[in-house]
Amino acid sequence: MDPLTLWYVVGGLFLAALVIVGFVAVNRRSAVRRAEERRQLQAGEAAGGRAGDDRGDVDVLDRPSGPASTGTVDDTGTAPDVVVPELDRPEATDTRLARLRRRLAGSNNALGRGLLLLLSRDQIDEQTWEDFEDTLITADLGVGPTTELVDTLRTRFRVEGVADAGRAREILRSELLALLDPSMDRTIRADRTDTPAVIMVVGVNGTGKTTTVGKLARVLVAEDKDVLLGAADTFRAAAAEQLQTWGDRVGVPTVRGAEGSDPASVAFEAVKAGIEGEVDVVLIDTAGRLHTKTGLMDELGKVKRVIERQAPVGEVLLVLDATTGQNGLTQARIFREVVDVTGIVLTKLDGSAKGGIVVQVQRELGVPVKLVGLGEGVDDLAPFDATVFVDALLETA
Ligand SMILES: Nc1nc2c(ncn2[C@@H]2O[C@H](COP(=O)(O)OP(=O)(O)OP(=O)(O)O)[C@@H](O)[C@H]2O)c(=O)[nH]1
Repeated sequence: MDPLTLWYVVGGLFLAALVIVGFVAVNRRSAVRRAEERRQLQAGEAAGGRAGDDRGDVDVLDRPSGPASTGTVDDTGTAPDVVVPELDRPEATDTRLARLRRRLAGSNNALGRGLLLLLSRDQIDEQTWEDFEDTLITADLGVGPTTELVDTLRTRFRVEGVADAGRAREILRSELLALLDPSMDRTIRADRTDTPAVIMVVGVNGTGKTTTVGKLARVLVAEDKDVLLGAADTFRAAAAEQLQTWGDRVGVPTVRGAEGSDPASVAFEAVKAGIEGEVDVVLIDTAGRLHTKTGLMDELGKVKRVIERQAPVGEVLLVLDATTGQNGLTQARIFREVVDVTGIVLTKLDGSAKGGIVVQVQRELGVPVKLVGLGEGVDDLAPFDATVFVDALLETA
């Protein structure tokens, strides 16, 4: 090789070595920087989680407590394994509603069967009307609304000379809709004003309050709202834990108190944290209580009064288990007296043949059913829509 070529080769190799060394150095620096950023973020989260330490027995968790991370930067500059909590993405409103509509239609409930009975007969005789009445009562429509519906239908069928199933279906649809009163305002008051919107969730034991708060938080997060949870169920040991888990999954903080602590104080702290954090909505879960226990009902009134020292409670949602039928109605009357219920959440409608309770509750209390629980899945909560409900029943029929 002549000396000139040799110089070219050596020079080329030297340049290539320079490029490789530069590339490695830049990569190494950015790995260190990324690891440092992650370390600072984790330190911030840990500090946030301790923010409530000086608030007596109330713990304010500014950040969800996802899996702990142990990452530090090692001396090679390599980023350590960092476990970053992965947040759920709540189901979008339109797909959730379409899915739940199908579930409502698919549930083989007694009301649907009753309608089928009426629509499938060529000749509607006395026995048909009696069977129809029985199925409506079994579906918890209540004696009053059942008699009213049957009387109206009988008259209209006779006067209008209904001869085909299609027309019968139309009349049924309009009368069922009238029973459900589609004009009722069913919006959930979740819009922030000067203070966060405050929603309290109440009801007897095991109706699905905590689950509903968790599901509702997901609905609100899907609507881009900033949400904070208050675990004012200090009676059941696992309730606060359960609620916090719901919150953690969608990055929503939870304010909780020690077991057995004053629920009003936890609710107060939650709303205070919501005001300070300028969130949109504070959702307060309360302990299940029998409507017959006066002391516990008084306590619920106190929780609401204490919250209202800081912000109005715009919504009090009473959770009723659809499978408990008439008993739900008795509960509803008493809860309404104590806390001025603004909306009903009817849970477990998926496994229930008692959809008729919707009519009774609304009629007796003048309070709209606003939400329905249609399963144990995390996104199985839907706004109640009278038209969708009736169409789902008629689809089964
Ligand atoms: N199938 C079905 N199950 C539900 C629904 N909503 C709640 N549940 C179930 O009902 C059970 C009780 O729910 P919780 O949310 O713990 O009830 P709670 O009212 O908070 O209970 P307490 O705090 O003891 O009063 C749980 O197993 C829930 O999964 C629903 O819409 N459908």
